Amino acid sequence: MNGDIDIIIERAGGAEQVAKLTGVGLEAVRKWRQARAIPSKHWATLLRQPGITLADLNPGDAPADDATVAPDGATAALLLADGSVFWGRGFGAHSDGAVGELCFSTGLTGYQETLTDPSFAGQIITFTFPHIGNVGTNDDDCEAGAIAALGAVVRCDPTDPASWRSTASLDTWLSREGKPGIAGVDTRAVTRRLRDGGPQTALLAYPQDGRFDLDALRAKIAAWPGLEGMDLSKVVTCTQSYTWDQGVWERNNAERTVRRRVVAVDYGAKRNILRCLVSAGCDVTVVPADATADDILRHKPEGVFLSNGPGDPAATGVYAVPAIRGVLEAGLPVFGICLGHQLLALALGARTYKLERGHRGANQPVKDLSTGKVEITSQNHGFAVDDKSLPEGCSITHVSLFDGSNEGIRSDRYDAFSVQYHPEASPGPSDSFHLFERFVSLMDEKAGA
Ligand SMILES: NC(=O)CC[C@H](N)C(=O)O
Repeated sequence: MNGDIDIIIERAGGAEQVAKLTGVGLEAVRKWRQARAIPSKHWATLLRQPGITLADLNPGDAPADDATVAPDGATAALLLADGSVFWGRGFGAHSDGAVGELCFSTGLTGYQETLTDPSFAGQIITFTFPHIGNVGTNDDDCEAGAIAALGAVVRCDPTDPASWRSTASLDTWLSREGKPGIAGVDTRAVTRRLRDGGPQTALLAYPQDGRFDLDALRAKIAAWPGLEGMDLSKVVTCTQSYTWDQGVWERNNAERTVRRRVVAVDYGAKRNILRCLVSAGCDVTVVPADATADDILRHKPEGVFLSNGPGDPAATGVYAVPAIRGVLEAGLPVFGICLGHQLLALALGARTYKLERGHRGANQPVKDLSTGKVEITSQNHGFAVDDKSLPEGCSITHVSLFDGSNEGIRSDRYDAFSVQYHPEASPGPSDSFHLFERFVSLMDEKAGA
C-alpha cells in the first residue's frame, strides 16, 4: 500500500510536522524513522491512508510510557498496569475507562461466543486474530443474555458484516450492549507483553469528549484489586432456577428415549453446555450458583453438572464447595467443566492457583491419559488445579500439551469427573463431545439401565 504520509514529531511543547513522504509504503516510513533513530515516545503520525496506525510504524516497539497526548486520529486508548499506552480507534460504546484483567484469545473464529462467555466477566479481551467483526453478530450465537467481557481489543477496524446470518455489526452490537472496543492496536505487541510478563490489569478508554487524563486513568488501574480473590459467579449467575430444553442444532438425539434428570449449577454457564447436555439425553434444570446441596437435591436429580464461570475458584468455593460436597455424599454422578472442574477439585480437597499464562483459544491440545488420545480443545481459563495437591483417591486424567498443567481429574471414591477445557466448544472443535455421553452413561449405570 503506497500513499502520502505526513510525519509529525511530538515533543514537549507541541507537535511539529517534520516531513511529508509522498507515495511511500510502510516499509519506507519505518526505514525513515530508523535512520533518524526517533524513539517511539516522540513519534506520532498524521496518516493520510485509512487503515494505518501508529502501531504499524512501531512494529514490536514498546509504546511510549510517557505518551500523554492522543496521536491524531486516536479516539481510544488501552493502558496497561506496566505503564504502556496503546492508542487506537474506538468503536462500540463510549467508556470513560473499563478496568479489568487483560487477556488474549487465540481463537480464529467465534468472537461473539467469546465476548458473551460469562467466564470473561472482569476481563478485557485482546483478539490475536486480526479480522474481528467481519461476519457481524446475530441473536443465535450468544452464550449468555449479555456480553460478559469488559471490552474488545482488535487489530483491524471491523468491516461491514459479510454474512447472511448477521443482524447487527460488531460496532452496533457493542454499542447496544454498552461495551467499548478499540481497533488499530498492535495486538501482537500486547500479546507479547502478557505472554512474557504474565497477566496484568488494563483499562480501555473511549471517552465521549475525546479527552484522556492519563494520570486519572492510571489511578483507576492501580485501584483495581485483581481477579485473585474475586467471586464473579455471583454477578453472572441466574437469579432463579429454570429448565432448559434446547439441544445442539446439528446433533439429532431423537434415538435416545430414556432421559436423565440433571441439575446444572450456573456459576456463569455457557448456553452451549446446556445444549450439549440436552443433546446427550438430559432434562436440565439450571439453579443459581449459591444453591445449597438441599436446594439441588430438592429437584431429585440423577446427576449434577457444575458449570464454567468467571473469577477465582477459591473465592466462589467458599459457598460452592459445601454444596458440592453434599451432592457427592448423596452419591450422585457429578460432571464439571472449567470453573466447575476447579470447584470439584477444591471440594475433593485439592488447591487451585493462578496460571502464569492463561489458556484462551480454540486450538489447545489436551492428552487423555487413559487412552493416549489427543483432543484439540477450546479453552478459557486463568486458574488451574494444582496436580500436586490432589488427595489420594483422585486421579489426573488429562494434561495440557502446551504447558503440562492439569486438564482433568476423576474421583475413585465418588462418581465424579471434570475437565478444565470446554468440550461444548462454541467456539472451537467438538472433539470432546463424548464427555457429555460419559456423564449420561454414569447416570445410566447408577439407574441400572
Ligand atoms: N471458563 C472458566 O470456567 C474459567 C474458570 C476460571 N474463572 C478461570 O479463569 O480459570
